[in-house]
Amino acid sequence: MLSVRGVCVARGGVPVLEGVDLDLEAGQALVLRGPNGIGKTTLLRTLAGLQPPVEGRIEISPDLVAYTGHSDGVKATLTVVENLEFWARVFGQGDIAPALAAFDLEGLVERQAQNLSAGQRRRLGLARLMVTGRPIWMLDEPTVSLDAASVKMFAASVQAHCDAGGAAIMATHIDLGLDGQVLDLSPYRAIGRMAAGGFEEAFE
Ligand SMILES: Nc1ncnc2c1ncn2[C@@H]1O[C@H](COP(=O)(O)OP(=O)(O)OP(=O)(O)O)[C@@H](O)[C@H]1O
Repeated sequence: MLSVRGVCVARGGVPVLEGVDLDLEAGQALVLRGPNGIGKTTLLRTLAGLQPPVEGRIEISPDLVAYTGHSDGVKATLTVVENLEFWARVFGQGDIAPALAAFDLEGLVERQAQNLSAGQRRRLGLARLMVTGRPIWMLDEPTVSLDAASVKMFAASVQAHCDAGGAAIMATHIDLGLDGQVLDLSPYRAIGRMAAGGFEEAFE
């Protein structure tokens, strides 16, 4: 579903990771790990097609990807049900009921998103993934603001998505208890490139 070879990614014109190789197969959940600032968000944004790589090859169809970052695509003045119906229409999907149930949003359907708590709002943002119908979920810190029960709900929905032939790649510092793999990005830190040539030469 996704093949990454020799990829270098940059933020603010500065290379942060280089030589990244990874593969994502159907049914797989891959967790990206590494210390704050290593480049997890930058790599996910690049894989999702939101910014270009500095070098390397990324093989993926952008049409397959549903990405959720720190901003989760929630429309503040729409209700919970209106938000999900909006995204279902955008992605040509029909039934939003499974997404409402998976994230325990059924009691909140008529509440405007701007009146949700932070955790409820995050659950709505994650429920949005389900109504995209897209097979590859790319998730940046998906569990921020979630309590323990909501983390379990999220992990269950990722597992169900992968069991149904989808795949997920996510940056998170917490253990979700998924049957997945963990990729530590520390070995890919772009120190060599910066020490060897400086930032400008890295882009020549
Ligand atoms: N707009 C920017 N201009 C310059 N540098 C930036 C910019 N945005 C982020 N950075 C830097 O790029 C590096 C990678 O940031 P990134 O957000 O990808 O890291 P991360 O691994 O996701 O971090 P965290 O675990 O804290 O979320 C960091 O050192 C960060 O300070």
